[in-house]
Amino acid sequence: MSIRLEHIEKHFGRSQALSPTDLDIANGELIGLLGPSGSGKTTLLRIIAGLETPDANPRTRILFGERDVTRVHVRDRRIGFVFQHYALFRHMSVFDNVAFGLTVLPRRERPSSGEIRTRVLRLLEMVQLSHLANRYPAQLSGGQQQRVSLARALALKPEVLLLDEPFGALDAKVRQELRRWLRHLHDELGFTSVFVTHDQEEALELSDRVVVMSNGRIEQIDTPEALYRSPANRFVFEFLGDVNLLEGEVRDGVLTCGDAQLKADLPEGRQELLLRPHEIELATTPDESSHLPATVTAVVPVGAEVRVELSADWMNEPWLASVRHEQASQLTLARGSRVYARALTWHHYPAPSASVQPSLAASY
Ligand SMILES: Nc1ncnc2c1ncn2[C@@H]1O[C@H](COP(=O)(O)OP(=O)(O)OP(=O)(O)O)[C@@H](O)[C@H]1O
Repeated sequence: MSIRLEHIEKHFGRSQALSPTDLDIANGELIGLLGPSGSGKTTLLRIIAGLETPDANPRTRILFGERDVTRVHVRDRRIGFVFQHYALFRHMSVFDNVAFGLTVLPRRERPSSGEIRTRVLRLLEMVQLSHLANRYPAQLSGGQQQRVSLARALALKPEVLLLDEPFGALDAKVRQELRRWLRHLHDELGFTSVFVTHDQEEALELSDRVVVMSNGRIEQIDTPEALYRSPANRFVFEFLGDVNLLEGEVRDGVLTCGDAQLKADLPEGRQELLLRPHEIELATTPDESSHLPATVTAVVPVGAEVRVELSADWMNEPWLASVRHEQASQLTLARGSRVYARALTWHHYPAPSASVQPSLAASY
């Protein structure tokens, strides 16, 4: 089921939660709505669901496939929901929770009890909870409860599955596992999914395309790879990962800040550069394009890499470099080590002004 949103705007009283927004979601896509708190993600999701009404405007339309559902009640939109807080019925077993939506269907749509049983058992098998069918929600872990929520949402064979921070209340390992679940079920059952998250990693890992939002606006819609490679503006760049800032005066193609210098072919005057932690190399000497002396303040091994925190008078905030383990041990990095950061690459976005559109921002 494809979804098309045209001119969706929403005010709560006088405050605007969503600027007029258009969005096209293809049949079978898994879309992540990503943005900081208050950026309008949940409002957009609730409008797709029919739980919230967009501002009245003749141009506003919500289409599910060819069907105009702008004024269709939530109950008739054929949507499955999963929310952050499991909202399972506490007095019902896992089996009955999953079966619930089917058992309350009007008689002529309701499958026979045999069919309901088969469908529920199949769903429990898919989320690998068959052995817990007779348990009650309070007897399950958070991750298991959320799997029951998923199975329950899928019982009615929705064409659209909407998830609001579905894994938000769970710990990192369980979140990781549930992401795989969701991706797997989504691909196997072929529905269209939209989920809300403020977790960049989750959005990038799970989505076919990510919709990045801020202040009630869509900043960029792209595949995770394209988003990370070519952020449309500085907001997206900063929101998608750790960033180190270097602010200084550019003269004759060199940016200077205290005793830091970096070759930068930019207009003369005050400029700010951004570098990701993996775009910095550490060395015992400067190189011809950068002179960025710093002191190591922390060395933290994280998985396949080592995160090194750096400080220097020329930095406003400490920098973070991620280096390979071999490099860290070659340089015998420890707190207090003196090193030179080398910029492998950097990014620059012109300061926003009325004359500069975000899409024109340059990234080198
Ligand atoms: N029912 C409401 N009444 C008044 N204002 C609301 C209501 N719901 C949302 N808002 C406001 O609309 C804006 C967008 O909220 P929304 O919940 O969509 O953001 P969000 O990106 O989902 O944030 P979070 O990640 O914190 O849930 C916020 O400024 C919020 O305070």
